Amino acid sequence: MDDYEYNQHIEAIGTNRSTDDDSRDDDDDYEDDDASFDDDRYHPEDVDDDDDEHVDDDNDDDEVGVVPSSRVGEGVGAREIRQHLLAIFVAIFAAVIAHSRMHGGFDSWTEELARDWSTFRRRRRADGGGKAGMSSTAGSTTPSPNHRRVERPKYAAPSMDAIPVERRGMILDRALRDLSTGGEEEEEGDVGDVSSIGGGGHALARDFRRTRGLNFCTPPHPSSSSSSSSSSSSTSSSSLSNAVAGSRSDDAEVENDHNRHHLTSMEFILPLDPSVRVLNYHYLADALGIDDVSAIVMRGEYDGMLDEIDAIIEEGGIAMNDMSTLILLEERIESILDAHLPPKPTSSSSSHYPRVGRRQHVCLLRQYALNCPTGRSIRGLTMVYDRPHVSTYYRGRNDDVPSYSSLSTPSSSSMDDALSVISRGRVKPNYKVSPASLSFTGYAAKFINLSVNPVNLYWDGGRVPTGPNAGEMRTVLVGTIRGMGTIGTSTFPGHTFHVTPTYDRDHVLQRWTITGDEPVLYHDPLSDMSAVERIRAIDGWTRDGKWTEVTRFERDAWIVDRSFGRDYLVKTGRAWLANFPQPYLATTTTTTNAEPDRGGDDGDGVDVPSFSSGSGTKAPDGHRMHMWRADYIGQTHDVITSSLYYNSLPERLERLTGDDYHPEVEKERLAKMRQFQSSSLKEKKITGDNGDDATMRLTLSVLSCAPRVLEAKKFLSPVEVQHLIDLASGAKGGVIMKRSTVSATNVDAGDGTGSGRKAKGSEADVRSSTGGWIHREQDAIVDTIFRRIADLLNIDERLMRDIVRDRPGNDDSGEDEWLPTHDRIVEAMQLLRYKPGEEYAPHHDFTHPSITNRYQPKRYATVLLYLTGEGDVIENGVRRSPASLSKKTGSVEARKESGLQGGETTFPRAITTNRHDGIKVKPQSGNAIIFYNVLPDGNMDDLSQHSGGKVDKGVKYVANVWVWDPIVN
Ligand SMILES: O=C(O)CCC(=O)C(=O)O
Ligand SMILES: [Fe+2]
Repeated sequence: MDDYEYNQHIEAIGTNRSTDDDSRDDDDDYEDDDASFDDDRYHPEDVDDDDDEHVDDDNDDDEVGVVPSSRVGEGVGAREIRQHLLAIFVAIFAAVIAHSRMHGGFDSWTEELARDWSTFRRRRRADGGGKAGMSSTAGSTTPSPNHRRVERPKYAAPSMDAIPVERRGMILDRALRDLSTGGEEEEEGDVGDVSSIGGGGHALARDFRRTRGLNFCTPPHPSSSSSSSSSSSSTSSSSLSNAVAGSRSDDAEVENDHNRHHLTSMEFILPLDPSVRVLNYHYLADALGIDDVSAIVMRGEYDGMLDEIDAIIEEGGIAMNDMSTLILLEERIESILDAHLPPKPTSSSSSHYPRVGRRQHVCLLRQYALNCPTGRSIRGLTMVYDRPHVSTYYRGRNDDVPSYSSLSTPSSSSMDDALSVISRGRVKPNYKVSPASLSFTGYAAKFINLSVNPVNLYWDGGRVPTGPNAGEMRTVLVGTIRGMGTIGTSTFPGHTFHVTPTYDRDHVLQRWTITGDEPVLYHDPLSDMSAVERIRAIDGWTRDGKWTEVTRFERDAWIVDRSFGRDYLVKTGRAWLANFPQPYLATTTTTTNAEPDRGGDDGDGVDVPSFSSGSGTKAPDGHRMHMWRADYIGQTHDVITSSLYYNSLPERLERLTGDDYHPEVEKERLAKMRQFQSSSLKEKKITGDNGDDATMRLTLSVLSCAPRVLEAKKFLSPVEVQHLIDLASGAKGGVIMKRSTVSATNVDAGDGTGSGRKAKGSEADVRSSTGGWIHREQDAIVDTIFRRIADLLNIDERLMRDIVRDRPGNDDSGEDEWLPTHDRIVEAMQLLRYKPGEEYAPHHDFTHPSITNRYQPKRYATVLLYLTGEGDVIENGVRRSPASLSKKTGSVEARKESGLQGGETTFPRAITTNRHDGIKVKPQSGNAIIFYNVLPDGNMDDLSQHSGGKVDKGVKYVANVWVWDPIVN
């Protein structure tokens, strides 16, 4: 009996029983939660928790009621079935072992899940779902995809040796080129041409493709390859790319780009099935320009395509071991693609696909065709971030001498530290130093629900730290995770979490004790089941209408993601917290300003931004936003901005509307506002004739390399600071401050927004400040601050506002109309007020997008503006610095004492050679810091964890600005 027949049997068993246990509607509480991403964040780690409470895991229940495996098959024919099962399991087990020896890239768990899909596919075909020739009778002579595992032609697995040497070089060359260009060769003016933002929407965002940067044009089984992903060599470039590196002159630039971002190639191995299915959908989504991959899944493009490839294999006419037939195979794959895809791209979003994207798609399918009969895996290459060693964090420009000039104005404690470490001569670039051990042990955990049913995730809690219930244990709802969804939270080793059905608080489905090794946790009701139980469970889901093409795809996608995550972990030592596939930061920044960096020039002279306001020449970095380099502490970057300081207030400040952003109106407004602005804090307003063109320079200094934290002093003028405080305190109305609530931001709503349900805003003591939101359109001053922030991040400010579009049906008018959209990549500014005793304990700002979203939107950067600083006091709503107060009474020092104390922003996991408690940034009025929540390879940066320290005295005002990549939609 082959496994097809076996499945028929299983199906027969499966359909005989009911799985109603699960059929009641448990989605009730899904709808009524607020689905906007915003300030509701839950961070359970913050509640003091020194208990070791460990709840036994034995309590796990399967979500889907199934017959325990020991009882399966009792009754008529049971023995026969059991024998078959046994034989098949032995065979499969042997195959899995053999395979995992061969490939070793993923474990049997993944294999099993991959088999689930094969089973499903075969069953669906048996139900008449497949398009290719089908026979419902096992052993039929009719060629059928169902039989390919038994009736396939014998191929010799193509090895590199079989490929002529010249041809080999070509393949490798092409592989490297594809990889280097992020899977596509750019057309001139095509990428980063933000001038198209006006009428065309966010062209950049639309071009963002998850398959970018993946390379499947590798020899399917390069026998000579020694670069398995498990090799932990720090000469991280794989032999594949090294083999041809430098062979082309234009590669050198790309190579340089990769070096700049510390990107290195990584080979990964994925289970053939479901990865080809999942990736095929992604390529289709790219080709068709569809945002959410699940829309493609529903179109059912995939099955037909792979069936056609199956049919080619079935024909047996292709001898895979010679080059000409390989080319023939590719041609057939091309024609299949032609048949399924529109002949010409229908939108600008698909403009890249016909080029390298399509090439990669063909290579992927070729690997599928070649490996279907003989193997179970496919190979790919991508780039990953290779974090430089801590010994490189203390240095000057490309030489061994520490750059004192770059540290000439240290003031925050971290800068002092860096300076003192260097000046004591303890640390030299080539000196073997190791990172200081950290007293903080928290990190980001990600929970993935591989069930079709939503579950509630609870933290088992700690003791209530203060208040009337102090000392009591409590359980805290982190949030609801939709079926096949995900949620993230910060946590500590030893903490325990559990999930329950949404309708039954007391029914614990699974419980985890957190360890540092496994930050990504899966709730998979199928994982401990036998094959029979699984099929029954899935039958139950199907009957309930919950096991759809989309849920199936999502589950597969998580399985592929997990497999990739293992290779990533081995290669980089970091947990994979993003969703595979995930484009990485590629290509150099397009800049128009050739001003050199000052002081800590990073050596390449290209990291100099131009100001973008108005002219729109600045391009984000490839398809991802720009990230400043942070090679060493004290490194500086110059930022030129035309968004000058407001040194006095206009009499009237009005809310801006869409019309105010119309280019002409905007120009007029900006010119009018010049009379209140200056490039210096000393002068009240700009002087001279060329006020319109005036710019000013801000300096960003690196405070921390890992995570990347940079500081800009005097980012805001005192007038602007006071304006924001007025807004925050309600003195000017418009902003309603309320007690900050927290919940998991990191929730995947399943609608591709990355903004799903969360625990209902609980007034947790983890975040005790008061907050309010202030939109860019609040007034001209706030608008200016947003523009300055865009310059600070080196991104186009127009990405931060509503875009202009033709009003539908208004095409003939030739008039652009402003339409509100959700496309902007920035959230409203969040103002926070902390009073004594208030704090915000360590957390991450990043979010977890839906697995199906082609854009993977996330908060890539945080800009934190300090409104009050150390020693500042608020008198009748007015900020006063110790210096200004000391003019009236007492010394500055004495004055400091009575003002704001504490409230440092801390990055407790910053890698340094000397600090056990991370890097601390003292609030200083007008200063800003930026930090990146993601790494250049698109993964979340777990080290970006940070806290707002407890305020000991006085009032701390800060403002958060979160910027998304690539879009907020
Ligand atoms: O208050 C601070 O220093 C940090 C605030 C913060 O991290 C946040 O609101 O997300
Ligand atoms: Fe934060």
